Amino acid sequence: MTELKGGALLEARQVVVRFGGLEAVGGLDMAVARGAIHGLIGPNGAGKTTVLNVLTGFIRPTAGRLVFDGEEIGGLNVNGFARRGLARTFQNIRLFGAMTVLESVLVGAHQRFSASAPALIFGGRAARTAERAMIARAHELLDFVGLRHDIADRVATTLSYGHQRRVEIARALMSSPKLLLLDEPLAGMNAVEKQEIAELVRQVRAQGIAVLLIEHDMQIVRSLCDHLTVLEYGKLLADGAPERVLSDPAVQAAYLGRAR
Ligand SMILES: Nc1ncnc2c1ncn2[C@@H]1O[C@H](COP(=O)(O)OP(=O)(O)OP(=O)(O)O)[C@@H](O)[C@H]1O
Repeated sequence: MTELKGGALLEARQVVVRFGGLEAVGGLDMAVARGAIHGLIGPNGAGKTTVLNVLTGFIRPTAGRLVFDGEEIGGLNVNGFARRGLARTFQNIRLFGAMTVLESVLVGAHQRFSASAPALIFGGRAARTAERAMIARAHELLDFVGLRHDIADRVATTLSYGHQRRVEIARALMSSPKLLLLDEPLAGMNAVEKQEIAELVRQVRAQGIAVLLIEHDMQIVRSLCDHLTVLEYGKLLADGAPERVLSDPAVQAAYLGRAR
């Protein structure tokens, strides 16, 4: 593993994931630096989504350790990961059918800061003040991800695909994460939308939030990422600065004949 400039925010050590007889991740060491945009790349089936699932607590690894912000987090459940400051989006957008855009974003806050049950039941002034602050924050985030306020009351699943992605990113940001993990955020987008989302990711980094993203478009990866980790067959193939990694003959060979 190469030395990280900003110091490691998240470290995975010797992570193994087995699905029955298949070893999807085989002894992976990787680290995400504070404040960095980190690309996780590799051919189809290399284990990228599995790694992202491990790093967000959705899959418990068969073996290995996870250290986030100096703390061992491997034993926590998904909510524990969210409370520590890890938030994610999914390869296939997951917005709930009947929820409005605003409600969908607010879900992100509840994943991390659930108000105490008595406060919610008795609806105290503190709970109402907290709720108003959350709604104001959700509107701010809709603005931040480039969505107009007048769509806040629309049912989220009726929006265009690109806009639904932005809602998902706003929802993840609503939990005030230290690390945002995006599984193929540019999938299914045209060139203009890709550039817009790439710019949004840069703005997220500018807020001091590190980003780990899975992406297949090498032009975008090259221009967007500060650091790359390449997987092949669940193992680390290369790791380091994008220019160096992408010119590595082993990385080029891994992609040859397997382009999407
Ligand atoms: N829940 C599961 N049960 C069994 N096998 C799985 C499961 N999830 C993933 N796999 C297998 O693990 C391997 C890694 O899959 P993964 O989805 O992590 O790869 P990926 O690099 O994200 O691929 P892609 O680029 O196609 O999304 C594949 O062989 C896949 O079939």
